[in-house]
Order: sequence, then structure tokens, then C-alpha cells
Amino acid sequence: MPIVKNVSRAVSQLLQSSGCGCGISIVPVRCIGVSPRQVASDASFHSVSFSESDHPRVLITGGLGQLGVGLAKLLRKRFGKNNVILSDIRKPADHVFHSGPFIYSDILDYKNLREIVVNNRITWLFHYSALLSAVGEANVPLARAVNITGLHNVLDIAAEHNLRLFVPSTIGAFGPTSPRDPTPDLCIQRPRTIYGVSKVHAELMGEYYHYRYGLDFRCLRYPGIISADSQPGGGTTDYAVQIFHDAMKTGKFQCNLKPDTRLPMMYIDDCLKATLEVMEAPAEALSMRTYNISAMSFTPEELAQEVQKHVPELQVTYNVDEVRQAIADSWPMNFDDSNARRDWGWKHDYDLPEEESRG
Ligand SMILES: NC(=O)C1=CN([C@@H]2O[C@H](COP(=O)(O)OP(=O)(O)OC[C@H]3O[C@@H](n4cnc5c(N)ncnc54)[C@H](O)[C@@H]3O)[C@@H](O)[C@H]2O)C=CC1
Ligand SMILES: CC(=O)[C@H](N)C(=O)O
Repeated sequence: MPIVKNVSRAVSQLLQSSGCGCGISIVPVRCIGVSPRQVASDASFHSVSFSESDHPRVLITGGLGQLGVGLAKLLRKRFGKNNVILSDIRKPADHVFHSGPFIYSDILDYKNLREIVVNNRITWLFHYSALLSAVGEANVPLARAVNITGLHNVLDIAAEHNLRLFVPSTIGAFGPTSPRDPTPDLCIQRPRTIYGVSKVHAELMGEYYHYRYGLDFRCLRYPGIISADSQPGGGTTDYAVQIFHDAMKTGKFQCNLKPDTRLPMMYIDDCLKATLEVMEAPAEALSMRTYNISAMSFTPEELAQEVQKHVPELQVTYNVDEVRQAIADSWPMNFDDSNARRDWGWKHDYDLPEEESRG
């Protein structure tokens, strides 16, 4: 009997919703190098008015993708609607536009991004803009620009304005030479996608800015995220979202990965909860700045069986996409997130009863 770790509750939920503080250096980032964007080193800084007792003023970049709208909803509940600004280069749907502040922001436009941060007195930035693994392989120059140049803009602005910065990484930051079952936080990382390379770069640059300049950089490596009311953005784990939409709409699902491809996955509510928790964690609790987080791990075949318990008429066929399959075969099968659990109390909510998860 296959082991379907922790998926049952998430499947039910999805189908229902388908109808530094280290202080090493005080040298500000704008004084590094000779970039024209950097102002004179003796100019006075804006100091951040946010204190721990106030609500942060939040900006989310790339907020109209699979995860950003849900994150905005969670953060607005906690910090107030007008304290959380969603941004993207796409046009928001009516319900998103009317649900709270939205602003156009291209992360490749450094001056515009800085203006938004200054004018809105932003104190926390969640940097979600990215090209995911499959679309990244289809357009490497654009992925390199958005995922690497865009990140550099965000890092500079965050350091210049003393922001607390969250950048998500991914299981895709590991590669075929990483240990796959389980994959620990610290191990060899030699990904073979532009997406993975850019995310390792983000992890290392964020940590470097933290240790070198005191940037409050926080990063979680997300598994594949499953959600019902938002569409995936072109990744390798998209099948695990598409199956729910197709089960409800057509009763037929064609999977682009082999039936036995095991990958770490997480329900969106757990992912967003972890993101808020790590941002609220006291700096002293964080022994690292980049953590794996984990919830469940399953194959397409196991997920299909679970969905068929709720939608017995669902027909599943397989038509393997070689690019996505090669990517999936190089990624972790199970994630070791013991450091996140120990340091800041990470615990996922979407779980199977113990006896089922042990098979
Ligand atoms: N969804 C998932 O399964 C996982 C997501 N992540 C990470 O979480 C973050 C959010 O992921 P998703 O919402 O799924 O991504 P998505 O692909 O659905 O959305 C990304 C957004 O970035 C925007 N964007 C692209 N170029 C831009 C630019 N130049 N300026 C501003 N925005 C731009 C797009 O318009 C899009 O709305 C990404 O950084 C991703 O790498 C990490 C692991 C798993
Ligand atoms: C796991 C991810 O980072 C993303 N969903 C992708 O498949 O590219």
C-alpha cells in the first residue's frame, strides 16, 4: 500500500474550495561599489518609523501569482487592509483590485520600486516575483533578468531602507547531486535549471547582505504548493494544482509527470502560515536565515487515488513532459525541516492520521 503522507486533509479542503541582527557592519548597501543608483555615502537616511508595537507597512511584489493574493489576505487580516500593498505587472481581477491597495510595480524598474517603498513608508517586503522552473527553462534570458537582476534591485532597496525582507526559495534550489531523501538545509546545491540557480543565488546574496550589512533577510524553501482558488504559474509541481481544477471541471486529468514521481508538497494555508511565522519570529530565534519547510510528500499516482476517493469518476492519464520530468527527477523527494521546527516552532496543519501516514 503506497504511503500518502499528510495529503488527505488537504485534498478534502482543496476539493471543497474548488466549487541581523548580527551587527557585523553598519556600512549601508548604497555605499558599496559605484552603481549610479547609489547616493552619496554622507547623505542622511530615512529612518524606519516602524517599531515592534506598530503594524508593519507591507509590499508584496509579484503578488498576482498563485501565492500572492492569499498572502495579502492573511497579512491584511493581521495588520489591517491598508497596511498591505499588492503589486505586479499584470492587471488585477476586479475582486483583487477591490480587496485592498494594489499598485503597478515592475521589479526591473529600480527607481519606481524605490519610489513605492519610500512613498508608502514600507517596512516589510515579501518578494514573490519570479519565473518558475518550467517557464524559466522556456525563456532563460527573461528568467535571469527577473529572478537575478530583479532580486538585486530588491536587495539594494531593502538594505537602503532597513526593510525586513522575505524571499521564498524552493525545493528547486537543489539538484541531482543533492541528497534527495531526505534533503537537509545544508548540503550540496547544484541545480540544473535557471530557476534553481537563481534561487541559490538569492539565498546566498540575502545571507551575505545579512551578515555583511545587517539586512533582516528571511527565506523559506517552499515545497510545491497546492491551492484551489489560484492558478499555478508554470512550474514542475503544477500538476498537483491542475488535478483539482480538472477533477471538478471535466472529470479528466492528463498528468505531465510519471505516476511514481515523488516530490515534497504543501497546502497553501500551511505555506502562508509559515511565511508569516518566520517573519514574526524574534531574530534571536533564527540560527539560520534560510530554512526548509515540509508538510507532505506524494506521487501523482498517490494524489490521484486520494482525489478519486472524493471524485470517483475522475479519469487520470499520463503524457510525460520530458523537460518537467527531468527537473522533477533532480529535486528532493522528502524535505528535512527539523531546523525550522526547532528554531521557530514550525508545524504544518494539514496531516493524515498517524497510521495512514505510516502505511
Ligand atoms: N507556487 C509554488 O509551488 C512555489 C513558489 N515558490 C516561490 O514563491 C514565489 C511566488 O510563487 P507563485 O505565486 O507560485 O509564482 P507565480 O509564477 O504564480 O507568480 C509570479 C508573479 O511574478 C510576476 N512577475 C513576473 N515578472 C515580474 C516583474 N518584472 N516585476 C514584477 N512582477 C513580475 C508575475 O506577473 C506573476 O504574477 C516565487 O518566488 C516562487 O519562486 C517557491 C516554491 C514553490
Ligand atoms: C516547487 C516550485 O518552486 C515551483 N512550484 C515549480 O515547480 O517551479
